[in-house]
Amino acid sequence: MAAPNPNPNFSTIPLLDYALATDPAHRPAFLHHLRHALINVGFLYLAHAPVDPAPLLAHIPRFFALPPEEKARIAMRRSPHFLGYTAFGAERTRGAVDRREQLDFATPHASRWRAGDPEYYNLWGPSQWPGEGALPGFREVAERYLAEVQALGYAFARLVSEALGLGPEGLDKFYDEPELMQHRAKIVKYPVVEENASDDQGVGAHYDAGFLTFLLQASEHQGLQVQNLTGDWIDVPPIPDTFVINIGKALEFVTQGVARATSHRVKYPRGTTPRYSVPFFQNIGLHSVLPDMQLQFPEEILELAEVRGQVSKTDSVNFTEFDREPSGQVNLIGRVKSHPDVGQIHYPALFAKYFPDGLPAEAEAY
Ligand SMILES: O=C(O)CCC(=O)C(=O)O
Ligand SMILES: [Fe+2]
Repeated sequence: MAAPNPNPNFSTIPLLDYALATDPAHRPAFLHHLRHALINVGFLYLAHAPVDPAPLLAHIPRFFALPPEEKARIAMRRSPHFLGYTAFGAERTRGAVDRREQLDFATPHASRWRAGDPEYYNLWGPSQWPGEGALPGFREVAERYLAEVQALGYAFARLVSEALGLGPEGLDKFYDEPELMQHRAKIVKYPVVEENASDDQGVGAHYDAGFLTFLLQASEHQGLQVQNLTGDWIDVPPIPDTFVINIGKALEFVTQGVARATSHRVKYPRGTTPRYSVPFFQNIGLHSVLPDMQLQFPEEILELAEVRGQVSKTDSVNFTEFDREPSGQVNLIGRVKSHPDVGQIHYPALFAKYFPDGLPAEAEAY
């Protein structure tokens, strides 16, 4: 592993080896590199994670090749939980249509909401799956993948906590009991566009909402980019057998910016084959009200954040409500903004608040 760059701005993304974290002789060096990645970059590659993505990788093209009517049967519009299939062009980020097709799924749960509960309890509920006859084994493979990344997520959060000088359990208070947690993942297809297409937004510049995102770049395409400390866009090319891990807005908020949420986007793939990816979004407890849960850091960590300094303005503006709303509500607002057609059906009051002029013909979110 290369030594951390003494200059905190970055032009490449650090690569960490998970095998070192579990080896007592190398663990301090691993934590040292992790600290640098968390404070100065907000993104990292992780090699040798204990997750086998191969079965899921094999199913991804098969899912997207299903007949449109099979995918429409499990449309996200049918789900108050924002789980299910989103057709090409139906999602929005920062006022522009995202040119991708996707299936959102989550930790298996029954619907949680009961009369009188906060509306965001409704984020919990069953995922929608294609018929077993249409795509044998897919549900099992996707759920196993989710469970494996979920376990990695909890283990990795403890390393993050230790790297930030909080001890391994410093972030535990943000998670409810495992059976009261919901994490989300999706499989995404960015189809091929014509060489001369005018618009190249796969997904517009944004932050992720939760604590940590574990992204599997599931094809060989370059497309993901992150914004560095001076606001320049840096490529994050796929590296085989790695995850890309990034910090979400909730973790940035509770660390008062010591750990960075990094603005990122996906440029549309050129070429002859689609780009595939699988982001997994690790959430925190739905009730967490973050201003009441700020973390206190040792002096040496605060000094590192000071050396890094303030990050220049980025192109991303989403998830600004953590200063006043419980985490579940922040997530719900984000979902309504990026899937207004689903919000209009299931959350008419929130939809009216964020889309006072009705459903945007071509984008109005973020
Ligand atoms: O597809 C990717 O590589 C990243 C997608 C992403 O950033 C997201 O869905 O939040
Ligand atoms: Fe993202």
